[in-house]
Amino acid sequence: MKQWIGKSNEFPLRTQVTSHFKFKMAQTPLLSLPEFRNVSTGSLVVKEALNFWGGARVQGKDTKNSEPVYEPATGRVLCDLIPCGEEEVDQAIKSAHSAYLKWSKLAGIERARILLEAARIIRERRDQIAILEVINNGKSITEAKVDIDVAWQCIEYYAGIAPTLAGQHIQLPGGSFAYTRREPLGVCVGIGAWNYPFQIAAWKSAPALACGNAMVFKPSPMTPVTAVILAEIYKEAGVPDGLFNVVQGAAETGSLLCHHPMVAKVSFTGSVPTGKKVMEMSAKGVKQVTLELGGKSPLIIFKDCELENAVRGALMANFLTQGEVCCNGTRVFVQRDIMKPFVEDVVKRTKAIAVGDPLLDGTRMGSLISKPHMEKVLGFIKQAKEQGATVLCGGEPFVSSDPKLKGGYFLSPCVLDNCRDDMTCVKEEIFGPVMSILPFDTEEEVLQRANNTTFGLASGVFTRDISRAHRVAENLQAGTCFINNYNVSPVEVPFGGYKMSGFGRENGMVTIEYYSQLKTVVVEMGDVENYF
Ligand SMILES: NC(=O)C1=CN([C@@H]2O[C@H](COP(=O)(O)OP(=O)(O)OC[C@H]3O[C@@H](n4cnc5c(N)ncnc54)[C@H](O)[C@@H]3O)[C@@H](O)[C@H]2O)C=CC1
Ligand SMILES: C[N+](C)(C)CCCC(=O)O
Repeated sequence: MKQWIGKSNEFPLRTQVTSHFKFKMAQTPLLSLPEFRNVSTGSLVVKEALNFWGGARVQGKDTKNSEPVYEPATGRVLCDLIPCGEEEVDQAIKSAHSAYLKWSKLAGIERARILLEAARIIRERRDQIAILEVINNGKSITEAKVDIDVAWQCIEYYAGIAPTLAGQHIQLPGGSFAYTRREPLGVCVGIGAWNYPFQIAAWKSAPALACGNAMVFKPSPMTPVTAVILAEIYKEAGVPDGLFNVVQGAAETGSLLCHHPMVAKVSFTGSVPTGKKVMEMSAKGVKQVTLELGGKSPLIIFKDCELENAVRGALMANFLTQGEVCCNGTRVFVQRDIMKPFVEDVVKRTKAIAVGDPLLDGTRMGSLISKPHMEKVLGFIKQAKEQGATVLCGGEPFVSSDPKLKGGYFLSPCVLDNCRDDMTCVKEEIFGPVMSILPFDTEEEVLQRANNTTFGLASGVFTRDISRAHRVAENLQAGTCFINNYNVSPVEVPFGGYKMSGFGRENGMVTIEYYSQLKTVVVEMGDVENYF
């Protein structure tokens, strides 16, 4: 199957509209998901336009600057990325602004109804979207299905919050009073990374739209394919044309978005250096910013832990999405007394991870995002060895016996022992399947070492001692601490960083604060007191 095929009218619309709601509902499904019965790794070519504004896909104009996008599992060209220039970015933002003027006037319950419909459609088409995500990103289908589930859950969650958004009433002397209105910000920009392409688009758009904003989203140029599917689903669910738009491109397009005067807020996921630039650019226009940046998170395993769960937790902390996860617990501190059994079990289980064709159900680890990224990860492993670390397993290019995967960017998951805090592999974010194991003796010592980093995205602790668990959680300088688990992130709980891992939060109730503003209305019931 080499072409996109439009879908038949398989999913009837269920959204009921109230009399207040005047937008035209889409009558035909717009989702151009391919027929997936025969799709296998190495067989899809995406030819459709990948931008979306004004309620439709828009073909990029600047074809002379187009770049190939690769299918990571095969190294084959999947599609062309045509970056949006100034005029196109401007069109997308203006389209968002006109939709914002209508959408922001709806009651929360009306927005909720449409968002719930979007969540329902995603749930229904989860498997197809997941396949597309796998083909573009390289992660295993098992994980991609979870990612898409998290995406619709996020939209469902914020749909639930939309009708509850409200201000406060404050009594003042003499019968006067004030009230606050929780209002949207306007046009918000989302800039995404390549590791969770669809999920990041949902994490940013769901709270934005629930609060009454519009969004222009720019996916990573390496994973341009699924954000536009989300745009089509929102449209099909009934949002006004222009409410959620997608512009493709890299740094230049991203910078046009950050500088645009009609943009009120930028929510960014990616690396620290780019995050700083986004903040600088946004500062020029006094735009609000949420930064979800990288990490080098500690996972602390005490000798009184339930060992098997701690080992499972360490694998979850390191090997999801080929290790390309910002909150991964890549510094695994193990209390010296249990080092031997821990290492034995971790290595045994790591060796058993099935690497290969990411679309096969039995595969647990797919391919890294790109060849240069794979080489960068291999460079970290080489340097670790030079600095004295021991490779206990993996850390080499994985060559599949399947000929179609020969050009893929596979790496066997790697466990490094004999690590020290001053090694590069322990200090820097590798963003690959590489776990560094570090021994420790006391709680005090490990806390000091765990916090000795400029990052602060996440952390974890395994122990059966309840007091210790909460004491360690209190003292770790990170936006999240997992106790006796790792990398679970239900949409109901806030996610975000301390220190150089960023600020602002995604998910949870608190994110409403980052996509809305309070207006105070002061009402005088008496005479004006005049000083003049
Ligand atoms: N926190 C996280 O989840 C992620 C962290 N990273 C880290 O970043 C490293 C590099 O990955 P990249 O994809 O190159 O990350 P990046 O930070 O360069 O890119 C992230 C997003 O920002 C956009 N962008 C780049 N330059 C920009 C600019 N000047 N203005 C506005 N937008 C801009 C990119 O096109 C992309 O959409 C990874 O190796 C990893 O360490 C990468 C992906 C996700
Ligand atoms: C889904 N989760 C928690 C494993 C990772 C999400 C953060 C990221 O974008 O890397």
